[in-house]
Amino acid sequence: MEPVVALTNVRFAYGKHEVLEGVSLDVAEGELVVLLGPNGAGKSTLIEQIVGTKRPHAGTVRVLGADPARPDDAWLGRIGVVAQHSRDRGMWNLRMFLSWVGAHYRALGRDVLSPEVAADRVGLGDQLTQRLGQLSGGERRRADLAAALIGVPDLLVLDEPTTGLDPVVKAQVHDVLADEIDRGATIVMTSHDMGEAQRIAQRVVVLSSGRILFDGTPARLRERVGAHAEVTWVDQERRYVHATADPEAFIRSLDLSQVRNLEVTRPNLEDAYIDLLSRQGDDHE
Ligand SMILES: Nc1ncnc2c1ncn2[C@@H]1O[C@H](COP(=O)(O)OP(=O)(O)OP(=O)(O)O)[C@@H](O)[C@H]1O
Repeated sequence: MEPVVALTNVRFAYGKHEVLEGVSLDVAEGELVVLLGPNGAGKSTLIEQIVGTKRPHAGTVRVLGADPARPDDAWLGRIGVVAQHSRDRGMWNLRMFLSWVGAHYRALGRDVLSPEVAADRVGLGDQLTQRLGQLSGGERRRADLAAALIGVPDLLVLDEPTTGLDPVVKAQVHDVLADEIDRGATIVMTSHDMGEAQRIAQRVVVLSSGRILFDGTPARLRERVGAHAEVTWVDQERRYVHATADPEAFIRSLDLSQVRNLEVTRPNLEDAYIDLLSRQGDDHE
């Protein structure tokens, strides 16, 4: 089956500034891919290639079987987008905004969610009469996500959809994204939140200086780190720390009748990500 997103050797520059230096990436139907990378790595530029608002200077981009820079109506109806920055329509209330977006999708031949249902899904069901300009930053972000969901798209392309959300709301948005995957959608999103990537990504792609440094599961990225697990414990009021590649074996060697507050801390995705970027240049995947 053709991938939903297929980038082959994509290059893009702003003037002389090369931002994408030969990026190849396939995303299969039903995948949730989180694009990670430092500020300025080229993530948003890559997202713009996928949605067709920027065209590659070299290489090819195919999305949902077509060139996103030459979309037809059916194609436009199949994609839902959250851009990095919200378009300002401050005087509109949320219901007007979602009705307007819904009307666009309907005109493209889609069955659409009502503004009530879309707002409800992102926890803004009580805010339909609120002006966009009066929503908080996190609420405005969720309004954009509601708009992306309204046409029940096959592909969601989300640039930092959870930036600025509090942890509880963020977890609710993760549930929404999981529901979207369950109904068969494909999701490509960017994030700076390693906990989020760890929780929801089937696959993480780390972009740095316009190249892909890593492409694989979060578990695989964690395994890359040579760093050991840390075992800490208290024995006769003294606290001990021991770094080991095999914490289970080490714990078996302790006299557990004497040990209190035993904890094992394994390297997390953030450790692995920082390690990957710090070794950039001498250890590409
Ligand atoms: N319109 C533009 N004109 C010139 N340079 C640009 C433009 N947009 C982005 N850039 C530059 O391209 C590079 C990549 O930007 P991009 O927004 O794709 O990065 P990003 O990975 O999304 O970063 P962030 O995590 O900060 O959002 C940056 O160096 C940025 O300054």
